[in-house]
Amino acid sequence: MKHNALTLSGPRVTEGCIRLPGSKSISNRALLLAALAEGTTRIDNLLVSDDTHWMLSALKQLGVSVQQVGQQYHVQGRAGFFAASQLAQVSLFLGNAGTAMRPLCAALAASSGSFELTGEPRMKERPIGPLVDALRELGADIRYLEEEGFPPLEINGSTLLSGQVSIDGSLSSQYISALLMILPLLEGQENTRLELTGDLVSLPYIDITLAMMREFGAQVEQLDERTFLIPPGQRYVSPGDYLVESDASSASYFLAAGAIAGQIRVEGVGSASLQGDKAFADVLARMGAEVTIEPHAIEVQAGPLQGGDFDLNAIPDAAMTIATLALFAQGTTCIRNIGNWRIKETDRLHAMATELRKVGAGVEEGEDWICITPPSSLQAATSIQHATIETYNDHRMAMCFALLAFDAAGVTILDPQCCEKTYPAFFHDFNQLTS
Ligand SMILES: O=C(O)C1=C[C@@H](OP(=O)(O)O)[C@@H](O)[C@H](O)C1
Ligand SMILES: C=C(OP(=O)(O)O)C(=O)O
Repeated sequence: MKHNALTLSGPRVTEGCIRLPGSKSISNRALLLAALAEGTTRIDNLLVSDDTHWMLSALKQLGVSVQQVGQQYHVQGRAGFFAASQLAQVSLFLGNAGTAMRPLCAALAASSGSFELTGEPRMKERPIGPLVDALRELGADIRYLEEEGFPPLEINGSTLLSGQVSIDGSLSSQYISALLMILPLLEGQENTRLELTGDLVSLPYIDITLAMMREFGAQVEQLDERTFLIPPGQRYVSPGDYLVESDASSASYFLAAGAIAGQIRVEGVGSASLQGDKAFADVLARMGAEVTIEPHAIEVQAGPLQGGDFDLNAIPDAAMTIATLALFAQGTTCIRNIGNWRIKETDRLHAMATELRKVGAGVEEGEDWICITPPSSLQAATSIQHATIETYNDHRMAMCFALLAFDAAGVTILDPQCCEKTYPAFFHDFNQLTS
């Protein structure tokens, strides 16, 4: 456990404009699709962070040529799945990047060669069984090396054939995205018919996947929310230049800052964005902030904030920012339908409840919900207390607790560099925009 700490003094105000780094979700999808595609893709605004580092280094180990040319990353596509030497196993370390582990598991199951996929200790506690089960339905040879249902995995790549396949989407949408991305490249005579089972979660991320598959030239038909039809024998084709949108989850910290204490404009994400987390701005508006949404920018101005009751299943990452924003709203804020917070970087429901209590908030926590009441709404004239916040190696815990800099108490954040998972310059940018 690292013990560096960063103290943010308060109270602060914020004013300004920021163009955020690239979306993690789009960056890792763009890298993989570019690697599988015919032709060279020149990617602009690729996120440079731990999660994209693990995808990039894995692709390079798999023989993909990626060159940095100025601000762009040039990925030379393979026009199909990967082909590793049959002589030696390729061992890939993927940190704690769900968006590297799940898609690479699927792509390598259909490639040739033998692979081991592993990661940080927490990655070994994050389930992958539903994806492995679906890939096995298609004929994949995948073995659990430690605990059944979890990484590390041994994958012996083989030709997977198109056909009928179903997948449980009740724990993570990433399994579905991972599977979808390989289906157009399968060989076979019949269309693949993919059925989603279970109570689906994080649905907007599946829309990102579908949109990007189409941007790379694939044909995929969605018959209804749970059924997809994908013709086999397709190729991804590089779109040439690919611009990664700014990260809408990263935007949530700055938009929330504007809602509490000033005025903020974020550029590179807006109503035209592929990312479901743009809907965070709608939650701010419902809580009382003044929000203007343009196709490629969002502006927020502070207003008196009111708590509320929100189902945030569609935006699980940005939902964490609502939990700390609740400290600045009148009354109680409940966030519901977020059960899969428990299987992300840490058990986020438990971590959030524990740390919010340290500043004096009233917190109730259920299996898939959390309700937060700020100290002043619990008892008049009671204020937020300064606390030292444990971040549990979870970048979003570090970033969303930065909002306490808008209270006179300020905050001390342990291990702030865990934000490198998706936003290495976060505290630098936060300090630039606040005073
Ligand atoms: O597909 C993606 O890029 C992601 C999907 C979401 O995960 P779940 O589907 O597991 O909720 C999200 O939390 C994660 O940060 C990125
Ligand atoms: C859940 C997250 O990451 P991952 O892609 O590793 O699932 C996240 O970034 O909040």
